[in-house]
Amino acid sequence: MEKLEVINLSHSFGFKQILKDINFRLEKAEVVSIVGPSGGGKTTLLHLCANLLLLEEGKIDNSFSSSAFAFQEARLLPWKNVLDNISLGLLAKKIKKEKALELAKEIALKFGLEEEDFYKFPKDLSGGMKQRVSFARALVVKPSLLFLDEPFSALDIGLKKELQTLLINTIEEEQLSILFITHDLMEAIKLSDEILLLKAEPVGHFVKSFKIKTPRAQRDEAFIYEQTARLLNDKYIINTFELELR
Ligand SMILES: Nc1ncnc2c1ncn2[C@@H]1O[C@H](COP(=O)(O)OP(=O)(O)OP(=O)(O)O)[C@@H](O)[C@H]1O
Repeated sequence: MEKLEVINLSHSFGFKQILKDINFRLEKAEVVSIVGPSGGGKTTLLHLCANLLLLEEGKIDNSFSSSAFAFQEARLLPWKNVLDNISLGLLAKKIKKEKALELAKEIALKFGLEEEDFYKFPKDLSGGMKQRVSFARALVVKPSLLFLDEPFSALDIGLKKELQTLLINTIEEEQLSILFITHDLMEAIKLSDEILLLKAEPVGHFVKSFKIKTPRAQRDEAFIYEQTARLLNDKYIINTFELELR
């Protein structure tokens, strides 16, 4: 069974310790969200898990066969058009150009891009279109593990909802697993099997885990509001986000 297991992870930048004694596990077809206030070390932890940052202390056991990323900003290659940006990962996997373009077109349409957008360059795309391309590029390679760093935070509510629904369908249809960083509790409740609360002070550490057993397909607006209200009353959430001060 594919899994990502983090054991006793700690990390410092210079003399400043950012993360301390982090432990968690992400299994196949599961979504684990890491939620916490800005500056708590969420991105650092994601980068360590994704091997984008050198692990200093602890252990990361990642047996997923493949992975992909989507970030807050789309990070497209400015000199490549939409289809070429989407097919990058396929070409890296030695898939023939013709086949790669065919798969790129198929997923671009699924992610709400139109044929007239296919040959546009990133500078001619709106922020929302760029994020559609970013998701298409990440998922076209059918990764078994997806790393998401606040990919919805700059999007309007309509597009956010649309991309989240596409993602939820992919989790169920393709057994996709996701490690998801967000500071948005509603988003975490909508997508996750488990929410890990990361507190920044004095050093980034997990203070609580919330499991959500209700199937994603049954999480309607009422469920999400109700759960958000429940979490906002949780003393660990209040303390971690310093809500009593606002
Ligand atoms: N390369 C780096 N060198 C030194 N310090 C860093 C580096 N990257 C991050 N930090 C520091 O580590 C801390 C945690 O940053 P990180 O980006 O992981 O937090 P975060 O929870 O993801 O915040 P946000 O939600 O604002 O993105 C911050 O104090 C940040 O300044």
